[in-house]
Amino acid sequence: MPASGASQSADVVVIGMGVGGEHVAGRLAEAGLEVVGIEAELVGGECPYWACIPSKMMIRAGNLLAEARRVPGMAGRTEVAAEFGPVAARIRDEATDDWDDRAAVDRFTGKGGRFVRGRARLTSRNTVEVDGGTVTARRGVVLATGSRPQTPPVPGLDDVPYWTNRDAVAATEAPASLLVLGGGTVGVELAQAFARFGSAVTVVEAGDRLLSREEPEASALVAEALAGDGIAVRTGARVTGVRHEADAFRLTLEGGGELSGHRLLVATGRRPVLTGLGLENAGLDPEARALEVDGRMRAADGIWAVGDVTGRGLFTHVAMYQGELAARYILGDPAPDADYRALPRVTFTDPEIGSVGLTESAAREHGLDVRTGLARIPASSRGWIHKAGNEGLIKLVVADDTLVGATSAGPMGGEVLYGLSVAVHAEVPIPRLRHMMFAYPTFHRTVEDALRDLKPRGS
Ligand SMILES: Cc1cc2nc3c(=O)[nH]c(=O)nc-3n(C[C@H](O)[C@H](O)[C@H](O)COP(=O)(O)OP(=O)(O)OC[C@H]3O[C@@H](n4cnc5c(N)ncnc54)[C@H](O)[C@@H]3O)c2cc1C
Ligand SMILES: NC(=O)c1ccc[n+]([C@@H]2O[C@H](COP(=O)([O-])OP(=O)(O)OC[C@H]3O[C@@H](n4cnc5c(N)ncnc54)[C@H](O)[C@@H]3O)[C@@H](O)[C@H]2O)c1
Repeated sequence: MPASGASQSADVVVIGMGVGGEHVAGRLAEAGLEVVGIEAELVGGECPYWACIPSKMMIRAGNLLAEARRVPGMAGRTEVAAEFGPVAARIRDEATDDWDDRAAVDRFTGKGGRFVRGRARLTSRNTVEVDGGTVTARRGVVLATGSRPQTPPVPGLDDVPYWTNRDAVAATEAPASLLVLGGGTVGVELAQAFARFGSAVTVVEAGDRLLSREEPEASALVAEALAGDGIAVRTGARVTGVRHEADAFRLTLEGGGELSGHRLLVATGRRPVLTGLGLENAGLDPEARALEVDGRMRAADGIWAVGDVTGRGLFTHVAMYQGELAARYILGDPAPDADYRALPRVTFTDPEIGSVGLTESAAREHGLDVRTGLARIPASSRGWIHKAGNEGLIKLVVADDTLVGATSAGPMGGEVLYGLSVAVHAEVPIPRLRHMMFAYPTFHRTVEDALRDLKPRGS
């Protein structure tokens, strides 16, 4: 690595080495290009250190406790004594290496990449300033700066030591009580995980339901599941003020009433990171909500963007998919344009909420002539056998006799989603799906019941 202040050049400069940037940079370096990868914090970004992986470790542990609590009445007796220590240790030692990215940096440099730690900024379309030096990009620059938590303008919030996802996954113990502001993906996943370790959790959601981007039937299922874990859910709740006193957070609600908790997790959405990047020096709009890209991930001539910064989905699999496409275009290896029709999403609550493509209401907003079919997991043979913890459903959204969207909620709902994702992606006609065999007795066999429930055309 050149010394601070030095000038250097490379084929490609990647700004932001989260999952998206790391993927492009690694692929290009492996292909023999000279690549400079620049990261202000940790190579790997949010997902391995503060998001997907540690949160899923907490969820896995919480689900083990929930399964153990389901033993009575099904298989004998259990005594469950939840301990958060092993989860915190696993996150520190196995997931994050105590928030040390040496292995990730070595992985990149091992592929031939040059790594610079620092906060980069474009000074023109092909020059990047970092750590007092300049890097000139011969082929192009990839922007992969991710997203950061978006906090709502609630009076007092800026003055209190609230948690974001970063503090939540780095916790060494489950708080006695936890207020969660926001009932989206982050809110419901972490609320359930902490509740299973004994925290008294309240979720405060401004909208009229949890997981508002999912089907209403899925929102209802999650609300019931959280209630089953003893979580208080307040939907349609507006917080008008926050205070922190005597080691407790207090939220004032519109219309009266107050909620208090030892910790406050703010999970009210994320925003692409565009400020301070010098976008104006490259002819791009620094005030935009997200970086607009074409199907080949180009934001401008010689500038590509991938991951959360593009505002498309905010998922690791989207960042990697876009990263792969950007790498192929940069390498001159033709690939189809990005296709988001079959974008899959999984909220890792218990039951898991998997979904792909359009929801019923989104399909109607697109002007499609929509038919739906719905079947419940407990009514299926496998659901009935499974018994405790069998809540779930399959919902199909069909237009023009093709599946355009689906929800698979239930035990392993995210895994069951796979077949439905293939059907949306490959535009499998409904008569062909109906002619398929579904193994007995599986959870995915409920897809057949949902196909049977599809309303006839024009009804
Ligand atoms: C709690 C939580 C759980 C999640 N769970 C899942 C999940 O289960 N599955 C899933 O698919 N997604 C999940 N996500 C979303 C996932 O984490 C993101 O979609 C993913 O991390 C996006 O990757 P990225 O590379 O675009 O951005 P990031 O991971 O945010 O990486 C961007 C990087 O750019 C760096 N950077 C920014 N500006 C500069 C600069 N000027 N110079 C140098 N470096 C810079 C940052 O330091 C950062 O490391 C979760 C998110 C959260 C918050
Ligand atoms: N399993 C996964 O794949 C996974 C897990 C976590 C996060 N993510 C990604 O991270 C993104 C961000 O997650 P998130 O949960 O922070 O955002 P989100 O957009 O999913 O949900 C935010 C919620 O906060 C609510 N809200 C906003 N302002 C509020 C206020 N003042 N008071 C009360 N509620 C308020 C919104 O109505 C919304 O329901 C997700 O969109 C997702 O793409 C993915």
